[in-house]
Amino acid sequence: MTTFSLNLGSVKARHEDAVDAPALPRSPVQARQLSKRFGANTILDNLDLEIRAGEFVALLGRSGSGKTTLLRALAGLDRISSGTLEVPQARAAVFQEPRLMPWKRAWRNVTLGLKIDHPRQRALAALEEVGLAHRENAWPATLSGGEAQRVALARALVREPQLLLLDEPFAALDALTRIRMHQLILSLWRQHRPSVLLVTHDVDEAVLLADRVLVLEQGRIAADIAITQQRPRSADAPRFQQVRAQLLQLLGVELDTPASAQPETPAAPAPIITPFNFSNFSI
Ligand SMILES: Nc1ncnc2c1ncn2[C@@H]1O[C@H](COP(=O)(O)OP(=O)(O)OP(=O)(O)O)[C@@H](O)[C@H]1O
Repeated sequence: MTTFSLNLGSVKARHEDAVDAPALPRSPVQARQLSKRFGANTILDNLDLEIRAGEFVALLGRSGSGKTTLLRALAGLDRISSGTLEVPQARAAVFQEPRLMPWKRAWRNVTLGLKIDHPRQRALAALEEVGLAHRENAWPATLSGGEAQRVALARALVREPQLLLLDEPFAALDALTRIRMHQLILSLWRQHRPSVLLVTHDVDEAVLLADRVLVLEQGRIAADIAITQQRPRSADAPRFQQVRAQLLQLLGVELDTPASAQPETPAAPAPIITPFNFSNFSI
């Protein structure tokens, strides 16, 4: 049997016996029949999820559908009620708010809680990756929202995560900063290749960034859409808009058709969209 373990870009193979056929690497994130209940409320209901090594997955869902609950379970912040969950040890999370300690300078926030050699150099290297080496000694209160979020990203990077969990990390940023953060996150992902789970409300963000977009509904993954369009992606591309419209429909958002585009003759009945039909759908 051949087994692989991935450690940030370096794949180590261990051959236990001589077999010619290559084995597929085991997905680092595997949830089977995962349930999470809060009292009598079942939020995640026998959910199955797999995220492959180096895969960028976005998770959409209506408000209250359980996205953060799932992310917190993957982060090890909350216990699951039942089922099985496999996640890499090396994982890190970035949330909507940067959660920096105000009494620690930027670089100390980056290595907070880590017992490593040369913490300052390590922090500086991570800050450099997010373009903030010059702010290593800054107090959090003096950072802009985007800078604070980049420090939070550096704090995640310094942990060399195999799984990077992002819970709406761009939601509180202005539109321009958000675009820059999208570029930054893609470039860091390309360089380090962690598996990523990005929770977002923003359908465009999901389709722009991810390899696969999942929709969470009634405690389960109701749609799983592969996005094969090459990056950088354009939101103007017809295929992008097609997937965007489908995702919005799955999320219960009705798009108004412009009056000029309304057909004069009665339209054919709209196709019934069954979420599971989207499995392996790709643009
Ligand atoms: N610690 C908790 N105790 C009780 N109920 C909780 C707890 N955490 C979350 N919930 C409930 O679980 C449900 C899902 O919450 P969650 O935050 O995961 O949803 P979400 O999809 O991330 O929502 P949003 O998009 O609004 O952030 C909600 O009904 C919420 O009230």
